[in-house]
Amino acid sequence: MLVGDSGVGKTCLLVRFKDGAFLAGSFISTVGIDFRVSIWHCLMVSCLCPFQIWDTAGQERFRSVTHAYYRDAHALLLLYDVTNRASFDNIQAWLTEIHEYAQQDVVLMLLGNKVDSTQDRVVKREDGEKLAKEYGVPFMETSAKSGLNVDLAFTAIAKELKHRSMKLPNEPKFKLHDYVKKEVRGSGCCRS
Ligand SMILES: Nc1nc2c(ncn2[C@@H]2O[C@H](COP(=O)(O)OP(=O)(O)OP(=O)(O)O)[C@@H](O)[C@H]2O)c(=O)[nH]1
Repeated sequence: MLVGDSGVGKTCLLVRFKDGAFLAGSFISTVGIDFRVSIWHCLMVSCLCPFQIWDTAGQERFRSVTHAYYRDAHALLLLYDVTNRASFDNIQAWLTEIHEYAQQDVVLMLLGNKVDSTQDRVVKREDGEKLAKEYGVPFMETSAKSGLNVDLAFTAIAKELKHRSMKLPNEPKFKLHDYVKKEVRGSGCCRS
């Protein structure tokens, strides 16, 4: 499930991942909850694993709708917008909600989106890293516009969920915190 303030780029991140495209132009806010990707068969984790990816509305007025879905989520991608300080400052409030409504062992990842907007950036990478460290969550910076680290973020989550579900005693433990270090840093150029 994708969560975070309205306008941080949740829908665009999902569309970039699913269709390899960027939704440029006017911003249409998600209403309530959206099944934009119903089933994703992830081949990148060496098996056909079906995943449902849910897009949620960031607007406050839909919060009670999204709360109802938290407890069924196995993983949450929590986004802020690096060009919007308030969206970063609200991360603590989002984490409080997550602790209140989500499963205790939910897989959580913090993403700082829109890193392509270098001129407008107001949240430094170090600020994101510091906050993520404080809460013990893996962290990456992404761009739905350029595609930077988008596949990596979803694959990391898929690998973690697959590892948890298989519970193979002899398989080396998948380390999500280490995997996200594959992240490409910088604004990145557009994916073909
Ligand atoms: N430059 C840039 N703009 C982005 C990026 N991701 C999203 N946007 C823009 O940000 C605006 C909001 O994007 P959405 O994906 O609709 O935001 P959302 O988080 O789904 O918003 P809600 O549905 O209201 O919760 C749109 O105008 C997008 O074009 C990005 O990575 N870079």
